[in-house]
Amino acid sequence: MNTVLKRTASLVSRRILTASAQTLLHHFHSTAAAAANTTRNAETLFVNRFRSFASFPGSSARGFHAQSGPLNFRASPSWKAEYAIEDYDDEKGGDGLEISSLGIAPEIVSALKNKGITKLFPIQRAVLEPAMQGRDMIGRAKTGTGKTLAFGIPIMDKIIRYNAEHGRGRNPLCLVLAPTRELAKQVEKEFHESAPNLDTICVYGGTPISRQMRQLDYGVDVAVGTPGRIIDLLKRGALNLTEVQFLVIDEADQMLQVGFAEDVETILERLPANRQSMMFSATMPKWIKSLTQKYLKNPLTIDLVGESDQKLAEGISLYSIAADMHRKASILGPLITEHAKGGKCIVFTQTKRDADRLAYAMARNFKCEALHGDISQSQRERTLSGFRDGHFNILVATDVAARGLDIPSVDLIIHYELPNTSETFVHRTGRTGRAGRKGSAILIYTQEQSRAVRVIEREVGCRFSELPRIEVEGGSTGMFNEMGAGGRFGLFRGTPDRRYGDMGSGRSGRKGEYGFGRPGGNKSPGFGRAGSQFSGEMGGYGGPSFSRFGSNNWSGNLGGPAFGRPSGFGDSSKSDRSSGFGSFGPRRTRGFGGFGSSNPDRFGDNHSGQTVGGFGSFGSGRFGEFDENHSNQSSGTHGDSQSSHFSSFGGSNVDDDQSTGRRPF
Ligand SMILES: Nc1ncnc2c1ncn2[C@@H]1O[C@H](COP(=O)(O)OP(=O)(O)OP(=O)(O)O)[C@@H](O)[C@H]1O
Repeated sequence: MNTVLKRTASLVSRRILTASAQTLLHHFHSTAAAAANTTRNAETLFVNRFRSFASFPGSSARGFHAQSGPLNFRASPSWKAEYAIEDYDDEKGGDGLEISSLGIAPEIVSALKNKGITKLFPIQRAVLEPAMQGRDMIGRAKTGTGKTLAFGIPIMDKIIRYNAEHGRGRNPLCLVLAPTRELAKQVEKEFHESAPNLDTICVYGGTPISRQMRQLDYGVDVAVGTPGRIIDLLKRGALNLTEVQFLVIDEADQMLQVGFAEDVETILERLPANRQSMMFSATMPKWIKSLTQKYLKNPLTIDLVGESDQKLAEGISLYSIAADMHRKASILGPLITEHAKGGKCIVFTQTKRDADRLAYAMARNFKCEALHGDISQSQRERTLSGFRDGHFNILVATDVAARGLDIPSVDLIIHYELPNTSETFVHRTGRTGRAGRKGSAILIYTQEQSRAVRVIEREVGCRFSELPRIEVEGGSTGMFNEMGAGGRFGLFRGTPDRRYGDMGSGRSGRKGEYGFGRPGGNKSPGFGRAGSQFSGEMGGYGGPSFSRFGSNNWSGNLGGPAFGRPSGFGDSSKSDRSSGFGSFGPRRTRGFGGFGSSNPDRFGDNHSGQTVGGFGSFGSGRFGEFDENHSNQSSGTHGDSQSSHFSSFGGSNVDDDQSTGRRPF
């Protein structure tokens, strides 16, 4: 009853405040100069508050100077690492930065304390001051190092203060875009747990939209979501982004890949020009640099990874093991037993079908479940929470689980199939060794894939320790004898399946649907993979047929977006971005004045400059599944959405609430 009363009262007050905000908007339009002054004063306060960081214990040895922020990280607008790695190292394991002494809203401090978080991690420390100053930024730090709170703390703090001064509003002040439902939920949870008094919502597909519409109507401070559902809600008029002051694009390099970027832009066109925009990821391929200029204004780059160093979180031991294609399944059991040591393990496959089959087969000997994009959302959530809670210890997943997911005590990652890019390798591997913990990752490869393994080493700056081959007698011993020997599942042998015939195996002895041949070949006609199916298995890892796609994948940064840009972006962006949200911008952020008009121009340049790699022709096929709301892209030109587009781009796809198209993982 109390809750109902509270909510009703809050709703009334929100609506009154929305009306007041509109009055304010008008007021600020007519008193722009005064508002600008107010803003300057307000922001000076923020800056001053954070200037006090300079006197934190441990920082006094390094004097503050004009070129560096109070946190002693060097800053420059260039793409090069701006925050020296040695600074990062200095802080690691050191005294850290006591959150309680930073002047952050007490409710955040105590909520974080309840989560056992009392000191800032290096990326949080690096981001805090410029974020509080309202800077746009690109933040890069290794997996599991706390990027979520790096952007979360300053945003939550600012919103709490804003609400305290102006009351709560109906429309979100912060929008966080994430590529998968699971990650969106996790980010929203982190916001909610860290600032319980803020109203947060997670919007994503596979769940009833009406509930989300009701919650939005009630009023929210922070909206986190996947692009498809956000666009859907925008179209229905249920989501109003005109008051957004903080935009975060999490896993930015994935979100800005070909096809996905179009949805991101569709959303960005609905945001006010005066906002603070931040992009985060553990991987920032070079192509993203030019893209960011379209979305960010004079961004600061905070890069705690660096170009030449090892790009994986420390504490992760890396192993590789050679295995014949048809023996891979049978060595999984010994590997898990030996290396997971009873802890949690994620086995990554390339396709949803493979995840299902492998999980099915492994379930005979292990507690194990599959996770991929064709599983119903409710089951996905049950599976993930079961894994989190330790009800089962082995998750066989597609790359839907590669990014962002923060699951405690994952001790072992197995790349059952090679990832398509070194970035995906970094993210998959980063599901272990989080927040300073230790972990292991094992890459299973075939002889034909040796070259791809070396490429990963080079691009990621790592070195695998080679494990001795595991000989499974006749391919039929060990944990997965049925799989290996083709007994029950007829793996990789027997009469070629009509769908997997190119693998010469894949046909289940008893159940056709459990044939385990690698999809591809005649399932993905037109992708030129058949030639190497027998030798390269993965249709692109070292096999000759990979030349069309593979070289791009493994050249890492060539994987630039083709950017089939929706027409009219520039114009609509221009009008949206100059559409006068000064009432919020000047008050709470600053320096966005030039964004609206200059952005579309820059966009043009970027657009043409980004069409590298000749990927344009794949855009529609690959991203069909992403566009629930864009039927023109849902053509599904690829015969096998589970594999072909990954081979071409290697990136993880963005998951979303697609009801018609196919999701990649
Ligand atoms: N200052 C802190 N002290 C202790 N734990 C923290 C701190 N900040 C974050 N964490 C914890 O560290 C874990 C990893 O954080 P987070 O998920 O934000 O990492 P990430 O850098 O976003 O990783 P990824 O690149 O994989 O998305 C989480 O469990 C989070 O609660």
